[in-house]
Amino acid sequence: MEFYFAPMEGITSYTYRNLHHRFFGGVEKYYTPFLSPSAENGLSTRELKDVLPENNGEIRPVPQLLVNHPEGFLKGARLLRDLGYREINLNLGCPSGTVTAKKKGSGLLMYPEELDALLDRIFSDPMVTGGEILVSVKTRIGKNSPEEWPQLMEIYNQYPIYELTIHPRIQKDFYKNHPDLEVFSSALEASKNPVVCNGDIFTAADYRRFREQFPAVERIMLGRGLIMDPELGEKLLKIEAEETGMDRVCKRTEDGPDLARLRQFHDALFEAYGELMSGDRNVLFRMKELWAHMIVQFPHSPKLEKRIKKSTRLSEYTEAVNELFKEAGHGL
Ligand SMILES: Cc1cc2nc3c(=O)[nH]c(=O)nc-3n(C[C@H](O)[C@H](O)[C@H](O)COP(=O)(O)O)c2cc1C
Repeated sequence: MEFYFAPMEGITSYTYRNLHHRFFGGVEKYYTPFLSPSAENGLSTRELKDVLPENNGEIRPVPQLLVNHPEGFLKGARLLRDLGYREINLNLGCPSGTVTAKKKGSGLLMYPEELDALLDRIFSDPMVTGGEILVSVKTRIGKNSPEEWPQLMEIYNQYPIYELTIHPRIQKDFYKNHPDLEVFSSALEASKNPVVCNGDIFTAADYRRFREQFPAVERIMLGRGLIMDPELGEKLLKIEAEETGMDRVCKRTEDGPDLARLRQFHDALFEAYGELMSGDRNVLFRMKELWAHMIVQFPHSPKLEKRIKKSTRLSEYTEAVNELFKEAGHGL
């Protein structure tokens, strides 16, 4: 099994990816949050920063593009190819209203003919037919109804998609309800391209359940689960190693959260954001976004949670985090 780190706008920029890779193992590939290249100008300065090789250390992430026209995709892809990237991911899953209104992300799923035309143009470009870049796709199973899926599957099957990541929800779900495993099961059977599964694998127990149901799946993309528990990839690899007898490099193999390491990771992120961003507000905004997920690893403490959420100064924030770690048993 291979585990991929999902693209997460506002969280998994290069600073987060590099530090996750430094402190934790278990992740085969990292995806960048979506980049929206324009046909005229390519990537913005901020977007370029996220993919510049010098900012990505030893990781070569997979850049993800969010477009509704082939020119933007190809312009971005050329630029990324010249920076040394080989795989490029197309976002057909983003559920945000402002994105879907522009027929981007999962908004394009409602227009099968336009989607087909976009893929046709991308997959007939010499850069793709000549194998200079590999195009993967990340998709939801429909815009308004899972009944849209069979037609979408037919379209995807016409193209040599390097990997098809399926998040089996429709746009209207956002992150509510449950992944539709019936549709996922049919997709797994029907897809001519390799499938990556994505959605709601947050713990080792979720993984075991999923694997029992879908033993043929070889690749899983993890999003919120890895933000909640950055060790999740290692834990799942450990299950694999136990069950298959194959050992892969794990930076840590004992059970239970490694609070000391989580603290070091947190502090390194906090420091890096402090150096990169201007103003406490921006740093705190980033850190609070993380805590919205990471908090589940800590003993339930609504008071401390609130103090983190409400902090407006770095010192207030740090004090609350210190207490949270202390309550969890770190530093005692
Ligand atoms: C805060 C946040 C930001 C996200 N940003 C992106 C993104 O930039 N591109 C994308 O394809 N999906 C994005 N997603 C969706 C995730 O990649 C993933 O598909 C989703 O969280 C479901 O997987 P999970 O249940 O493992 O978290 C985002 C999700 C969240 C919660």
